[in-house]
Amino acid sequence: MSQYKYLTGFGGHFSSEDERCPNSLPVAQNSPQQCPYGLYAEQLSGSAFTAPRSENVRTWLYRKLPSAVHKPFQPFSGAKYLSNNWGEQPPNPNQMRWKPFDIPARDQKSLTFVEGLHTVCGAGDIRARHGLAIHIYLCNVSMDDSAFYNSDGDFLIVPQEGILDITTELGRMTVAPNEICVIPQGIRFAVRVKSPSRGYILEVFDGHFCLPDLGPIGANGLANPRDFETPVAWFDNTDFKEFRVISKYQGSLFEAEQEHTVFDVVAWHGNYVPYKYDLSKFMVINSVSFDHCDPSIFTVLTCPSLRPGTAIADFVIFPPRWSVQEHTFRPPYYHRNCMSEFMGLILGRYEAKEEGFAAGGATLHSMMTPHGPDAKCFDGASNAELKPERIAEGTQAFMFESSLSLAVTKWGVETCQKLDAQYYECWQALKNNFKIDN
Ligand SMILES: O=C(O)Cc1cc(O)ccc1O
Ligand SMILES: [Fe+2]
Repeated sequence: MSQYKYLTGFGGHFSSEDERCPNSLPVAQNSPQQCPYGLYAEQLSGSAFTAPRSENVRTWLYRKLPSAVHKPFQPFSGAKYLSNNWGEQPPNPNQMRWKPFDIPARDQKSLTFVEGLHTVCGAGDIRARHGLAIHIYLCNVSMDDSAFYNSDGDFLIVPQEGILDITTELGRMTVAPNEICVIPQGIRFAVRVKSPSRGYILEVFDGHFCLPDLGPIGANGLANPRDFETPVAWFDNTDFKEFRVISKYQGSLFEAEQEHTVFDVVAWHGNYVPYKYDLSKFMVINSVSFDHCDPSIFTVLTCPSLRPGTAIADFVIFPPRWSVQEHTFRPPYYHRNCMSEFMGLILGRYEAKEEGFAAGGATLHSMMTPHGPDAKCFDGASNAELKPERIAEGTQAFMFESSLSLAVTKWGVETCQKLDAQYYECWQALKNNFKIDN
């Protein structure tokens, strides 16, 4: 896989030209009467035209043909387990844990990234542009001669197995396990894979992801803006007789034929862009005195709601770090939360669960569903010598935390056959240690 070039920064206004076409970007205006190289100008808006400047995002694309040149969309039935029907199953407040989701063998069932989208849970209403969905992707073949775009929201993609080679309208990027990428609403992309691949997707309908405010932390720390990478302009110069555009629109998939690739953008400028981020670059802040900090200290990206400080969804990681707190039970505390907590594991093991939560699997602790360390973890951490210790070495767990109450799909409960009915047992061995002198 070749090394692609990137522009660095978060939320900036970028300009990029494919190096084969110098001066392809119009100078000092967006819509010249004739664009350089005979290109068409097309604006891609990611916010209302009238959104405040701080939230206003759009990109100007200079391409061989406008996106409007395609045959009519028809229903596409390739992704059987993509869902936005939150009423498929009765509500279930239990702690849930899934064993690693199986990636089908290529000679048994070939699946592209789009065909391999399996929805686990979600909430809200796509048409009202409020809510989210959590999908698992399982794929083993590349999307050749086709591209996908999501009309419904942004995708935050978390690869767990296999490297994704993603071509977007704005250029190309590779995203490996322990890296993530965001493809905002409407941006067309195709995913190529060399090996069986699996990962998690957080889809948000409300708005775009942004960096969390840092408050008293100051001007630096957590995910630093300079570590985000956006592709440089690249166009595919192949002549296509048949190219397929797949659209997710109001939760359903559609396909349209056209005789040209969507990856024909020669130059672009703007602030509505896909980007990737290497999770090992996260600057970790934590307690250096006592007590366990809330996991919001590990927020990489957030999709805010209109309620201050309350996210549609936060993307939180649990990276390798030093643990130094004194006279403290160091693992996560027992808790009940008014938010929903969906967790996945990219690498290694998670500190609060010694067993059972495996890489490529997941857990869901729904609103007010009690959870915390398993019995083994409690005993170990209650009696451990509290010396400075590296924790989570070689590990990366993450959480999608949402203020919405999530419903699990039929695929998540039944079809995937990975729901672990024994999960509740991990707390059953916890003893009542209460002592009172009477
Ligand atoms: O439940 C979990 O494992 C996630 C989590 C971690 C933590 O350190 C504190 C609270 C929390 O919900
Ligand atoms: Fe939790």
